[in-house]
Amino acid sequence: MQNLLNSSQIKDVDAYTILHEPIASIDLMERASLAFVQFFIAKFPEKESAIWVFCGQGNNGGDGLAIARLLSKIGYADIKVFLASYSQHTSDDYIQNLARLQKECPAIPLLKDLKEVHLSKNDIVVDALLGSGLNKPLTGNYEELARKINASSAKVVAVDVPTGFKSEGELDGVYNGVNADLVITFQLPKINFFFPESTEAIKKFEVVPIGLNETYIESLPSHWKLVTEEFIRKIIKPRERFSHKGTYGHALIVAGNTETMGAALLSTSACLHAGVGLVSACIPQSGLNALNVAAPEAMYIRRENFEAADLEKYQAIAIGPGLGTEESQQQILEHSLLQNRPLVLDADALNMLSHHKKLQQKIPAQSILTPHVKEFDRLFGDHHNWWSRVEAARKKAEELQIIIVLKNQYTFICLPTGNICINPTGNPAMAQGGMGDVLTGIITSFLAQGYTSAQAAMLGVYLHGKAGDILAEKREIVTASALVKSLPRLLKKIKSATN
Ligand SMILES: NC(=O)C1=CN([C@@H]2O[C@H](COP(=O)(O)OP(=O)(O)OC[C@H]3O[C@@H](n4cnc5c(N)ncnc54)[C@H](OP(=O)(O)O)[C@@H]3O)[C@@H](O)[C@H]2O)[C@@H](O)CC1
Ligand SMILES: Nc1ncnc2c1ncn2[C@@H]1O[C@H](COP(=O)(O)OP(=O)(O)O)[C@@H](O)[C@H]1O
Repeated sequence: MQNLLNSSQIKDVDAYTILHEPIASIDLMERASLAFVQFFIAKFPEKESAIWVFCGQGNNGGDGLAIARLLSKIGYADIKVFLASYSQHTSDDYIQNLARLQKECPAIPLLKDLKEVHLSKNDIVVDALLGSGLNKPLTGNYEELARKINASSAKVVAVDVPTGFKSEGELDGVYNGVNADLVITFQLPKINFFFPESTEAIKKFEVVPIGLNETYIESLPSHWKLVTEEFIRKIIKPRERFSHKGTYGHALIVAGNTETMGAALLSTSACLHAGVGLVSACIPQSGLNALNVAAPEAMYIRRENFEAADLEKYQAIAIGPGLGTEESQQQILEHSLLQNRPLVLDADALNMLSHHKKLQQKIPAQSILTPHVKEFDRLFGDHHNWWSRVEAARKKAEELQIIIVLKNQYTFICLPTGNICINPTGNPAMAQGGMGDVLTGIITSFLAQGYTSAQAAMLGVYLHGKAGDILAEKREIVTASALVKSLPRLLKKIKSATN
């Protein structure tokens, strides 16, 4: 897991690194600019392209000036620098880099008048106007510049953060900053890169390390964490010699209805493919034939017999996918809530909890709730932006001592400790019905296998997205069924990398 920091903490890490490495601030800027350039040249190897570097007067602008110089030295032949000199303040490193650029690359034109800027289709804009130092909304000249850049069809590559984009905090109202095709960001992704409201500002981002002090980064207080593959690798347990199906737990999936039996089949199948020892599907009898065809490994409990079942023998119970919200399903939910053991609650289980809010207090501690945005707002109230929604999820997870898996392109896993773990895997090829049912099956599988609730949620969400990413390399659409089938191979790949 990696700590994610806000802008002022990043400044602090900057200062710490400068003091303790030690490294001069100008050399750290050089290192950052070099890291940017290395990624840039791999992406845009064409040295004849016209490159317009837009520089503000702070350190983001300083980076821009260093980048212009470094690109020029590598052989990029058509570089123009636009100096946005709109403020009284200039950073020391900006001044030094400006002098260096003028001395070492006198041929690069330094433009100050917007009338001299003519952006065309094949040009590349390097946006180094404002970075993480943004401290007020974009207005005046900066806003005009952003408008001009956005109106062009040039490719826009932002340095660290697109100009005008807030790195953390609520993203409300109309965005008037630069729309970047690519953001090459330093050391850590900024928290707001993971929020859906960043779509307009950021098409894609890439993180490049610049050697900031990792130990110090990890020591700073932050409830924002990024789930990493290294972390997943560490917690995933190998299948031991002499182990047997009993070693990997027995899961119960209570799901499916006449018109939504597929949800139960997908969850059950996903649970098996993620490695559970045994799985039983509690479905209506009308689904039995389909169950036997789709997942012959699974056992069956007739839905009407749920309350008579001995729930003690299951290491994990999931309730909800395609279940329905009638009186009988509500009884199932209420009966399960009385068990006082963690449950995985999805889809209709969540819908029932939104209709009967008093039941929310009865959710057993360490239960895992997996709402998508609409389910979340139905449960806990409307939210006008994702920042406030995630904050609400964080508070609810703490208050009820549960895990809330708030699903999206980047899923937020809110833990009872108050931490928010952001999952970086997943992609739009996965946006299709049934995908959430699969996630529920995977998480339930890991819970049955003896992982803690937090681990099961993180493993499930990470692997679900990772499987989708691998499949999306070769196909435009990833179906839920295809994702399920790919899970055993993914587990093998990740486990093999451990040993
Ligand atoms: N550790 C790292 O990651 C490293 C980071 N580095 C780089 O440093 C960048 C951060 O630099 P930075 O702190 O100098 O701020 P930056 O974004 O250039 O802004 C400058 C000034 O602009 C102003 N201003 C703000 N908002 C405004 C607005 N809306 N409209 C008009 N003006 C506005 C405000 O000044 P004020 O108005 O308060 O006087 C602000 O101070 C970071 O993104 C990265 O590129 C690397 O060099 C090294 C390692
Ligand atoms: N654009 C996307 N990028 C990444 N993951 C996505 C995207 N769209 C959907 N998903 C994933 O697919 C799942 C959808 O869940 P849900 O809406 O409950 O599906 P369903 O109820 O149809 O099974 C979630 O895990 C979500 O993270």
